[in-house]
Amino acid sequence: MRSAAAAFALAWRAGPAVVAAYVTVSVVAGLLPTAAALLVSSLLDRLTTPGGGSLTPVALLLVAATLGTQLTTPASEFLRGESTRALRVRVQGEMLDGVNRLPGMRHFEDPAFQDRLRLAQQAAGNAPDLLVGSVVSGLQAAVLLAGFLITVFVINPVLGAVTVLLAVPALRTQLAAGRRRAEVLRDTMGNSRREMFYGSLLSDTDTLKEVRLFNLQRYFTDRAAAELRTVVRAERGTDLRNLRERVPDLLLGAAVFGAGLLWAVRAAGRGELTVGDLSVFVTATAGIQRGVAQLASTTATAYQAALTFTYFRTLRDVPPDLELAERPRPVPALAGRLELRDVWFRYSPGSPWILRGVDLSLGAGEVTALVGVNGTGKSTLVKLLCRLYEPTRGRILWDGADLRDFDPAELRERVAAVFQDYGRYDLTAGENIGIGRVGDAGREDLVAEAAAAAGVHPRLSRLGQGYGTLLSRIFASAGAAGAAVGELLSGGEWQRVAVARAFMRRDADLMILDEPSSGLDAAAEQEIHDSLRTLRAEATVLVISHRLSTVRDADRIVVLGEGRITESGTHDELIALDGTYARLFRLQSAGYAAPEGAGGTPGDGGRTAPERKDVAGAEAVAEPEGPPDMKSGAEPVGVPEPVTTPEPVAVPEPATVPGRAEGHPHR
Ligand SMILES: Nc1ncnc2c1ncn2[C@@H]1O[C@H](COP(=O)(O)OP(=O)(O)OP(=O)(O)O)[C@@H](O)[C@H]1O
Repeated sequence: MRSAAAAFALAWRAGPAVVAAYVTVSVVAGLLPTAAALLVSSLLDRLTTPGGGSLTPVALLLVAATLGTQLTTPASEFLRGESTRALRVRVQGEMLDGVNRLPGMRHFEDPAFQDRLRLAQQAAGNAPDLLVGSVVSGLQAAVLLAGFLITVFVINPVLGAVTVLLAVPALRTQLAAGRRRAEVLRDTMGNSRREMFYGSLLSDTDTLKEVRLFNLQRYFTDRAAAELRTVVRAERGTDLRNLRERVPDLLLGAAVFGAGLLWAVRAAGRGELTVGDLSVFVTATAGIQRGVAQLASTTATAYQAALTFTYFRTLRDVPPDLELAERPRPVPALAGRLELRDVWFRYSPGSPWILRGVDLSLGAGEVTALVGVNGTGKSTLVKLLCRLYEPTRGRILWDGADLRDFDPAELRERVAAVFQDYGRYDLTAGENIGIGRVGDAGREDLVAEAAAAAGVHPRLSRLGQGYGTLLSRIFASAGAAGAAVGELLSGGEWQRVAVARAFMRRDADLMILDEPSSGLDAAAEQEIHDSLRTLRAEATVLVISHRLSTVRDADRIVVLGEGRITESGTHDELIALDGTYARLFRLQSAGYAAPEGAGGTPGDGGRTAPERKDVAGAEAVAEPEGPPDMKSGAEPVGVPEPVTTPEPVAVPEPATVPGRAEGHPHR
């Protein structure tokens, strides 16, 4: 009921005039059949009764009622379409606002939330329209029923009462059917999502190469089919049950209709009913049957739509995934330090700790390099710095102010980042860069400057339509000659575009480059680092890299291991310390010294051929004792393993941070 009211309120806000007209036309359409039946009855009585009165006015009224019935149907269809269109625009806006309202990432990486989101999206697509449409049709059916019931009551109160009583179980059956259909939708949402996922793998350009190479077409097709079969089985079971439960109602209704008809014919034979009464009675009892069926089915649809609509409504009730300050402080330019104090983090209660008491201080204007083997939590730490997640415990201080006291969007305005899994947008080359600072997205000079700093300007200028070229094979934009336009970049070129996007924020206080080198050759990487310093010398920079040549010149190198900072210092200091960093460094030196044709070096174990060439070729020339690739070289020779995931009980508990109600690790 609340959902129906909410859907109506939504429809009303979307287009009050249309909804009012739709309801009015539907009510009139509901009244017209009764009016027509009564007019036919009156006409018959006048015809069969001597001196029964003038026929023409009644006939004219009957013509008007018939015309009205014919006109209300298309009018009501058009108005329903209009209200649907108005609703669609409104609901889409509310849906996207509901998603954008969540400032972090936690909900979006939770599969249960994803199921809910899909249900909400599905509900947003059709539930409000279904709900409004079925409620209005229900209203029309109720008006029609009321008219016919009154008529039958007048002629035979007993039959009228029996008909009403029979309508009750029929409605109940249909309500149960609607509820079951909504439940099936909810229970099979996971299967539907997986079905779509397996299906998309067969055509997604990111996966297509491997799907073809490994002959995975049948494998994924079978999986998609299995998921769909589960959904279909559940739907069929529900529909069969609904059908079984409906049959007795239908039989009972038909029996009452037959009995009523027999009684009416006999009563007319005895002269107790006029021919007009008989005609209106037959029309009314048949109309009641139709009306009950229509009311029951619209009620079922409305109920089902109302249940799915709750998913859309509850999306707005999802609590924000970040602790939002009531009165956020303005974010000042970073003048002193960005500090992590005893930061603990895990992705969800009960899952392993990723960070276990990280203390780290990034001095304003300094370049800090963060290194560590796979899975130690480097990218996770970046997410915390961008406030995409909140530390489970501990604090991150921006010149002494807790990040939680800031508005996340305002904080992010001061941060530029290239993520490891940066986005490749099916937009133009210019937009792909410009959206780094969306307000300046149309400034061609700034876009070209950022592209030049990232070393991709010459390449983008050479594209068919320069910066206006669509970087997509999924979407095609019609060119001047009507031809589809769309070009693709190489992996390294895409990476430069991502760096250029970050460079659009040339005034950012914090620049984060998470593995900026993975797709770049060594010279390009050096170029980007030089550009970064030229572009914004005073920025605080955090670089994460497995290619240690990138970090050698950093003001400070920090090693993350086992969820904590295990070493910190300059390159020379860490070499002198002779710890993990020094070991890795020596390891790579040995790797570079390995004889050619030895089937790879300890330092290039996991690299693809072109990358191996970069490291072993270009870097080796530039830097004879070239540093190792921590990603690949570290693991085979006793370098700390990626963060293991001990049972929660084995994890030392973090100290309580006074004054903060953070999620408790036990929870
Ligand atoms: N969204 C997530 N939900 C749950 N666990 C996650 C999520 N993202 C990362 N993890 C886990 O957190 C751990 C640290 O991941 P993270 O990406 O931070 O490591 P990393 O040090 O950046 O690794 P790499 O060097 O491979 O990039 C991994 O074990 C990973 O499985």
